[in-house]
Amino acid sequence: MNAVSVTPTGQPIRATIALTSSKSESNRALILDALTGFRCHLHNLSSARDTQTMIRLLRTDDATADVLDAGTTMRFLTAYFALTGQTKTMTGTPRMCERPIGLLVEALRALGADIAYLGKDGYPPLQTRGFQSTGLQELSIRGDVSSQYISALAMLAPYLPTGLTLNLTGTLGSVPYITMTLQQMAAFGVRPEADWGAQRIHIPAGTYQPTDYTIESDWSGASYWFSVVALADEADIELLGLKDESLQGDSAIVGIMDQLGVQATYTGKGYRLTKKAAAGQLTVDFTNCPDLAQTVAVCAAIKGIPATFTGIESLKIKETDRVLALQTELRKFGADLVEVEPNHRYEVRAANAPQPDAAPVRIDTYDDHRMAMAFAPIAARYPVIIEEPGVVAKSYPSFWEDFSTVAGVTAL
Ligand SMILES: O=C(O)C1=C[C@@H](OP(=O)(O)O)[C@@H](O)[C@H](O)C1
Ligand SMILES: C=C(OP(=O)(O)O)C(=O)O
Repeated sequence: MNAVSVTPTGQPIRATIALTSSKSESNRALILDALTGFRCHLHNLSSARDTQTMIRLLRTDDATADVLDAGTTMRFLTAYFALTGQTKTMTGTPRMCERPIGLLVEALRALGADIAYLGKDGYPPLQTRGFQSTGLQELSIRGDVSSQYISALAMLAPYLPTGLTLNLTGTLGSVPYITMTLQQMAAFGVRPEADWGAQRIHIPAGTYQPTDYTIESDWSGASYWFSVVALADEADIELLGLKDESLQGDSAIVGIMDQLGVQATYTGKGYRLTKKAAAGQLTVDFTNCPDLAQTVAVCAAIKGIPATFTGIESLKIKETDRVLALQTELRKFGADLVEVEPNHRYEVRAANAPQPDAAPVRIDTYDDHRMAMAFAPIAARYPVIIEEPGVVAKSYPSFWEDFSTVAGVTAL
């Protein structure tokens, strides 16, 4: 499928969506399970390609692990293979080979891992070639590039001879993903101690216990449904499988979308989304929920609500340069994401209303699932065409099937 046309149905939107589960929680649970010798019972693992890839790569003896475009799979498996002394070539898509991994490799080498870069230093592809502990007990690592390096080290740390103390430097980003890691480790029987004021995490030596563990629905995937409700004239959507107390930082979408006109009510089975009055403007710091930025940027621009964003620096090293991709695609609507303070503060400028006889805007997706899913909710108001819609498989393979319950979805 090269593109899909998504169009409003002209009817009030009513839907019940069974979301897939979180690929972040799934990929952590899979590493923890692997460290028990695959003795856990994991329930509701994500259908996301990133998770299915992790499952496959943990189970195969192949010498090469191709993670495709999955960041957590690359970072978590590199630490896993390196510190369990396995020889593996780690590679991925051309974009994955542009996403930095040097800070993690440096830390793993300091602990005793033998790792060779096979291309450019600091980036995949690389090869893990064995492990001999250096006995290092404490390590400093920057916390302002990707939290995935810290999660990867933390999950493996109990298996080091004396555990590990991590000193995190710089302004921390994506912290809820680190606390998710620590909470899941605790659920599997190893209790890390975090002192967030001192930016220090101590992980004792220990072993994970065979555990029965159920993964929650995905809040990042939920965000697109909030945007549908914010943009629709009339909508009532129930999202199944979300918890009121989540491990996922992207549950912050509830508070953000409250200002964009979405009332979210916990039902015991998930969340019911209905419409309420929106605020006149919006200010959001995405440092702890970077994956929500595209959803919120598109929604605010199309609703014509001026917004100020901070904390989106890490978007430049994700599936694509998401800042640039957003700017390019928002401009097609007369909207923009303007950098008003270099690399720090951005303003979302509102879209123009489309001319009645204008052809639908074509959205390029840049091999980025979140570009496709962030722009699709515009179809609650007017038609758009999404190029390469298959990109959604990375985190939410049934997205278009689910979306066809709220909009017309036609393959072009
Ligand atoms: O640990 C995780 O599961 C993730 C951490 C975040 O990445 P960064 O820590 O690189 O911001 C997030 O963007 C990504 O989708 C998933
Ligand atoms: C950034 C993302 O994933 P990853 O870094 O795991 O590839 C994402 O899912 O938006």
